[in-house]
Amino acid sequence: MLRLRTFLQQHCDNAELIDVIDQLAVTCKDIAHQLTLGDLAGILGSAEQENVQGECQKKLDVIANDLLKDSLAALPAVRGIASEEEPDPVACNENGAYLVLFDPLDGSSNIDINVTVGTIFSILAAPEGSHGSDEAAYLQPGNQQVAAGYVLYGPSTIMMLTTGNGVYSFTLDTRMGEFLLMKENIQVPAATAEFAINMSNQRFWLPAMQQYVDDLLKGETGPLGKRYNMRWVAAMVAEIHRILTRGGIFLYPFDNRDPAKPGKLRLMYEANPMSMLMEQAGGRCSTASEAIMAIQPQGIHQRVSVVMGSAEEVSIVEQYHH
Ligand SMILES: O=P(O)(O)OC[C@H]1O[C@](O)(COP(=O)(O)O)[C@@H](O)[C@@H]1O
Ligand SMILES: [Mg+2]
Ligand SMILES: [Mg+2]
Repeated sequence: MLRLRTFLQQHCDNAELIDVIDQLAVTCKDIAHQLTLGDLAGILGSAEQENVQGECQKKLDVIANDLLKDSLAALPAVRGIASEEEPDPVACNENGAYLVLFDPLDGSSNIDINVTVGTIFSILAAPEGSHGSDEAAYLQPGNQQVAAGYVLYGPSTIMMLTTGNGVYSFTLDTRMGEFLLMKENIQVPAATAEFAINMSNQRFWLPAMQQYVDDLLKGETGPLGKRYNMRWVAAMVAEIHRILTRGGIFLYPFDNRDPAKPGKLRLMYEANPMSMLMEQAGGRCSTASEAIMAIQPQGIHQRVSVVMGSAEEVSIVEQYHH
């Protein structure tokens, strides 16, 4: 079985990009190890502080962020990083070719209950002459990503990766400490009857989204004409992994619970990298009215409405919004 680094050497002609992806994998092995130890390593619970988005940080949010920040900063190929847990971008190496954006620990509310979490990453080319602490350098639409992926920490640790040429999965063999290639050119089925949405927010959505979900719940007797199943893991990485494995639709639409936060998920280090994976696997991604990866970002922590997964189902949601 092919090791990640060997795979990268065969599929990617840029040595610096290989270094960045390899370093992400090495650090995520560390995070996976911390998660395996859990309570034994004293990593559970709250860090008793808030991040820039006003969300309470878990100890592991901070630990994972520091591991990724420190290891990437040490790499000559990285000009700067931006993270969910850092208020501003952090400059790394002046001559680095890449900017790395990440959600160090996705699904934070799952940490303390020993349920799946993940790390999401997006890699952009550093614009010529830009500085790693300059937010404007990062504000590139998702369709300019050089590579994107996630690492899922579940019963096994899995990296899903795209460098713009299909989607590949690697499983961490903990006996040898290597990610090994398991699946190539992953494809998402075009049709589905499985959805994932936090139903408790229904009354806060736009009327079109409420109507779609009402119709979907009517099953085979409703206008959509089929019986749907529902799943909600409360970690985007796990939902997207399920969809990349067997199809489905994931929705975290805009809502009016809190006018300051019309959407929950972040464009640059959650929605964009997941969109690149999904589109590379033949799925579709949308805000319900426009393509996520075409959005010109205004800020690194910008939030966005997310509808992604099996192509036909995403198109149905868009039709409700037209
Ligand atoms: O609290 P809810 O509505 O279940 O939200 C779950 C969503 O929030 C997130 O956990 C947000 O990510 P973070 O844990 O990185 O803040 C998503 O992974 C997930 O889809
Ligand atoms: Mg997240
Ligand atoms: Mg997070």
